[in-house]
Amino acid sequence: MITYNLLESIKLKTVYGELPSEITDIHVDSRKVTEGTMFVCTRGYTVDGHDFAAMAVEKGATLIVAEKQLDIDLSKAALVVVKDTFKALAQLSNKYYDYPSQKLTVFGVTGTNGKTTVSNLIHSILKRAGQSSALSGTIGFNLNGELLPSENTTCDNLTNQQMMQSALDRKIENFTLEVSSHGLALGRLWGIDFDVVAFTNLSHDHLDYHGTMEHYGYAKGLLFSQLGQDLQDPKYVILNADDEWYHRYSYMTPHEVISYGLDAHADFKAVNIEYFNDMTKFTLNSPEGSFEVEMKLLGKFNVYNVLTAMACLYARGMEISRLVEIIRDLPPVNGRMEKVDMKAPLSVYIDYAHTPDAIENAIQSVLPFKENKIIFLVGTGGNRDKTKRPTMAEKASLADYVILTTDDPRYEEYDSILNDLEKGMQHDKYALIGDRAEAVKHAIEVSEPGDIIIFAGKGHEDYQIIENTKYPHSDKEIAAEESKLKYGITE
Ligand SMILES: CC(=O)N[C@H]1[C@@H](OP(=O)(O)OP(=O)(O)OC[C@H]2O[C@@H](n3ccc(=O)[nH]c3=O)[C@H](O)[C@@H]2O)O[C@H](CO)[C@@H](O)[C@@H]1O[C@H](C)C(=O)N[C@@H](C)C(=O)N[C@H](CCC(=O)O)C(=O)O
Ligand SMILES: Nc1ncnc2c1ncn2[C@@H]1O[C@H](COP(=O)(O)OP(=O)(O)OP(=O)(O)O)[C@@H](O)[C@H]1O
Repeated sequence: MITYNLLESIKLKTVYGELPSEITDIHVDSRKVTEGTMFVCTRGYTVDGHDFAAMAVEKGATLIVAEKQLDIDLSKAALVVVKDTFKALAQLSNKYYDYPSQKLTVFGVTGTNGKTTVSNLIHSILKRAGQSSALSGTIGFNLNGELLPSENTTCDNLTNQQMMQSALDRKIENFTLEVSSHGLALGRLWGIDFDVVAFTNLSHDHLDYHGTMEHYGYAKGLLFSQLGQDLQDPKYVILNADDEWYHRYSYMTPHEVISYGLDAHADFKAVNIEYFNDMTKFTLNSPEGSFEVEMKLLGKFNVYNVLTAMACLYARGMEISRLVEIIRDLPPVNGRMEKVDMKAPLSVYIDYAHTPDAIENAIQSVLPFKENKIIFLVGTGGNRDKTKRPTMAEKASLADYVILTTDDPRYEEYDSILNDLEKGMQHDKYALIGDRAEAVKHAIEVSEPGDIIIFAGKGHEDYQIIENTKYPHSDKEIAAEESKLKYGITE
């Protein structure tokens, strides 16, 4: 691309050295830089991209964008100094890829819990309705079935633009993004022209980063306030009428709000809900009348998630009767209250609950069909929000027997994690086992026929991060092996 045209999008800038006439790509990671490209220096938490500018020049970058003057070889690369490289990156990457989000129908889903589930529901429904769809989130990128890994739930601005362009290259029409509060606070979504944005709920998480619930809530609100004022371009905001942030978020946007809920008055309202161990039924009162909905997803929280996805697709013109038909056959989302068959006389679920609210919801979702004990295994990550740990255990105490363990301990000692969790326990029927594999085995060992076991916290993940290394780990596989031994399963 012609460098002059690209840089036009930034007004205040100081140029050192001679600008190359063209650049062939944009990078933010010096390790990926190739000949004739632009390198934008962004500040991280652990490292600062500015420290890698010289390396980028060595690797062939001919244009460096930075927030300060740098000691680089100006005979090899020009330096452009701007006020804020995150904003510059948003401008440059959007312009470089020619604003791909404007050519796609873009859905964004934010909230403490339910982003992955709702995004996957939107994606799966679109696919079953015969449309092409891409998805970006915790589980990675899914470009109409082609899977690519991702580092974050919401990736950096450049990666987002690149993925949207890749979607367009594959003739994909729809793109759904899971939008994290970190992503919003760090401008990873700047320039993305969303068509429909949805909010699931707000509860305690990530306070290590946001400090207070107010700050956390306002970071999420950026998704709605940044939809813009252009009412010629209709956009829709899907909000949870039962959540206390509903009114504040409604107020942040001039665009039409479509509400959903179970308790408050809402456009999409579920009533007469019936819970079973392998399905859920409810009556949907909607703008197109009442419908009987059956789904394979379990629990009250998944009723919310399905309502959210329905409202998003209704906003883009899908008929509700068609949505009801498609939802009947959809499988549960990988690792989200996923019932797994251990061939043992147990009901075993794998879930991703790692916030107090999600833990409460996961346990409540099995209470309606409880016959014997509920065994709940829960862990939490090391070196992350520690304030939520006691409340996680407090909510886990709803189960008859609790096993407190770790998710990704990272650099934190088992005892440090377990001690924080233990403070919240409300009864004494629990075990503390730092090694997650041993904890999973213990859950099977203490089980009896008729018990329900929920393995929470790892969901779809097939690894554990210990220090900075990912080791293979599967709750499902360890539990299956242990069940064979305990219950004498031969096949
Ligand atoms: C704490 C945090 O947010 N860290 C994020 C941050 O990493 P970092 O601060 O270590 O710094 P860095 O980005 O590696 O380095 C800064 C710059 O130097 C560059 N660099 C670095 C090294 C090098 O050799 N050369 C080089 O050029 C990097 O490309 C980058 O541009 O920037 C990276 C690139 O964007 C992110 O992948 C990384 O997310 C880490 C993995 C992370 O765990 N983030 C969490 C807190 C997060 O963002 N979570 C949210 C929410 C998830 C949820 O809802 O549960 C998410 O959206 O994932
Ligand atoms: N709408 C909801 N309300 C409350 N809890 C929920 C909801 N949806 C899912 N959960 C719980 O949260 C867990 C994580 O769900 P999901 O992965 O969909 O959320 P998420 O917002 O994407 O989380 P993360 O960003 O951490 O991946 C589920 O396994 C379930 O226990």
